[in-house]
Amino acid sequence: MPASYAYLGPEGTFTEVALRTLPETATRELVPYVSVQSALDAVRAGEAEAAFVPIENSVEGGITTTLDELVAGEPLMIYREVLLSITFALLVRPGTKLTDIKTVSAHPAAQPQVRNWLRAHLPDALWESAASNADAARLVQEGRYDAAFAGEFAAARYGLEALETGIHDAENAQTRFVLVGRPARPAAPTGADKTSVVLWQRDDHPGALRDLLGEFASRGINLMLLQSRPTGAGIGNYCFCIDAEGHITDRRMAEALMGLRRICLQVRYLGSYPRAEIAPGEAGPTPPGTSDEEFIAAADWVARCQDGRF
Ligand SMILES: O=C(O)C(=O)Cc1ccccc1
Repeated sequence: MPASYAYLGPEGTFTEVALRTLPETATRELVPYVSVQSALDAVRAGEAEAAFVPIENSVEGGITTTLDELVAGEPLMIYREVLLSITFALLVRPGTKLTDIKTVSAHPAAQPQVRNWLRAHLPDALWESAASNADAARLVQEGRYDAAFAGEFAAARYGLEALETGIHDAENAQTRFVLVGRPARPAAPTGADKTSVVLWQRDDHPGALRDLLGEFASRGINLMLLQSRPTGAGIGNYCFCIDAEGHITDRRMAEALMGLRRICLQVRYLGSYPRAEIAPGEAGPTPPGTSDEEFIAAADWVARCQDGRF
């Protein structure tokens, strides 16, 4: 049996479309799961080699179910990311007219991308969240809801027709997906990488978040995502999910992570992996004083001072 990749299903999700852009899927069995949680649990249980799930969209930010799964439970690691531009189709059973639609369904992350369209065209329709956009389409086929927002490509799979296509409140809306596996050595640096971590503060004090961010800033590291998630320990208790530009084998990133490890209650390393929106090696120069060579020369100088050889 080939190694399998679990993904947020059922068949016909944007997640599946994004996953199929990875060349290695040609030699993997792709297995749909009903939720992000169940796909990730399949990896934790060793049933699947990796899971592919949505993690962020450019309209509303982090997909909280995915972030919360990565923050808690048995540690997992991100190995790849894929960006997909998204527009929605309104899928209905054949013959349904706009005036027939009383209920609409989609994944919660779809709502902010179709809200204005709904207000303009179906202001009285009741929104029902589904486990995924394709699941909403499946539920329309079953007669549970009148319409689903999903990819146009899902229509044929569920015997539906697209009453409207190209629905998107925000131009160029993109969703980011990640391939997640059990912890292992991260892929080698490509010269355009990203590192993901979760940080828990040691204590609450003025400037606590600034102190955490300062570990990146002082080493010239750009941040690409900062999302706070409640720890569950009461109002005001948050951990921080951070994506930072660079690879853990870059000296500045390794030093920043060491700094964070010293000042945080806990740091969860979620991986270093190639950036999807930029070609390998194209990340551009690092700010002055933050290259590997400069870190190595500085460490060497301190060693010489310690030795009395400066
Ligand atoms: O992959 C899907 O179809 C999903 O349901 C997740 C999702 C939700 C909103 C935008 C892109 C992907």
